[in-house]
Amino acid sequence: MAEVAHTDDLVVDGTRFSSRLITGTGGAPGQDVLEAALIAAGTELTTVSMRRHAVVPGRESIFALLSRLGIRLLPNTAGCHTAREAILTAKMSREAVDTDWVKLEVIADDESLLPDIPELLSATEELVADGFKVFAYTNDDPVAAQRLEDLGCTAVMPLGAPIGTGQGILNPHNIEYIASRLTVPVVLDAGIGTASDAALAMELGCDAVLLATAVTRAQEPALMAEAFRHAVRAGRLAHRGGRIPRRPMAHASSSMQGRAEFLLG
Ligand SMILES: CC(=O)[C@@H](O)[C@H](O)COP(=O)(O)O
Repeated sequence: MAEVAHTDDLVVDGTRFSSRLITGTGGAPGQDVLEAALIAAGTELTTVSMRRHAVVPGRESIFALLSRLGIRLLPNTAGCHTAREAILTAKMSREAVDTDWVKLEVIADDESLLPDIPELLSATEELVADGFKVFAYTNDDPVAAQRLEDLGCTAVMPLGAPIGTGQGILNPHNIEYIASRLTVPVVLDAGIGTASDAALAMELGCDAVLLATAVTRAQEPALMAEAFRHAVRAGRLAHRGGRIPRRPMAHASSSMQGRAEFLLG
C-alpha cells in the first residue's frame, strides 16, 4: 500500500524541511560513525557546539561533513554559562560559519546542565535585536516558553529531561501545553532515551525533535538513528491522525446499533 504523502514539511524561518528530526553531534565515537548515523536519521538540520568543536588540520571538519551531506548547520552555544558568553559565541559563529541561526543554550551549572532562564531571556532579547534567528533551549515551563516566543524567538526548544540523561519526557502535560500555546515551532530538545520518547514528543504536538546522546552513544548509532527517523514520522502521523479519547471504562469497538434488524432481516 502506498505511504501517506508527507505533505506537512517543517517550516522554520521560511525554510522547509521534510524531516522533523534534528540531530546533535556530541558524543559520537568517530566521524565515520557519525556520518552513517546522520544518513540513517535522514536529518536535514544538525546542531554543532561552536565552543567544543575543534577543527583538526588534515581531517574533514564537521562543517565540511554536513555540507557534503547537504545538511544545514545550526550552531549552538553549548557550554555558555552567562548571557554575555552566549552572545559572544553567537556573534563569533555568525562570522565563522555565515549563518544568523543560533541554538541558544545558557546553562545554569555543569551538574544539571539546566537552562538559566533569566540569562537566556536577556541573551535572547539582545540577539533578536541584533538580527539573529534564535532557537532557544529552555526548560519545560510554559511561562518561560511563552516569554521566549514573545521576545521573538524563531523556535522554542523545551527539554524533555536534562541533557544526556535519556529519561524521556518527564512532564508530558507541560510539553503538550507548550506545543498547543505557541505559534512558533516547538522542538523537543534533550533527554530523549529511545525511539518511543521521540514518537511521544510528536504525538504531544511538538513540531520536531532534537537529540544527540540517544544516537551518538547508542550501541549501534546508525540503527538507532533509523529508529528515530521512523519514530518521529510515526508520532507526527499519529498527532495528525488524532488519537481516540482515553476512557475510564470498556467501550465495545463494534456498535450494537442496527444489529437486531440485520439479524432478523
Ligand atoms: C546537541 C545538543 O544541542 C544537546 O545539548 C542537546 O540538548 C541534546 O541533548 P541529548 O544529548 O540529551 O539528546
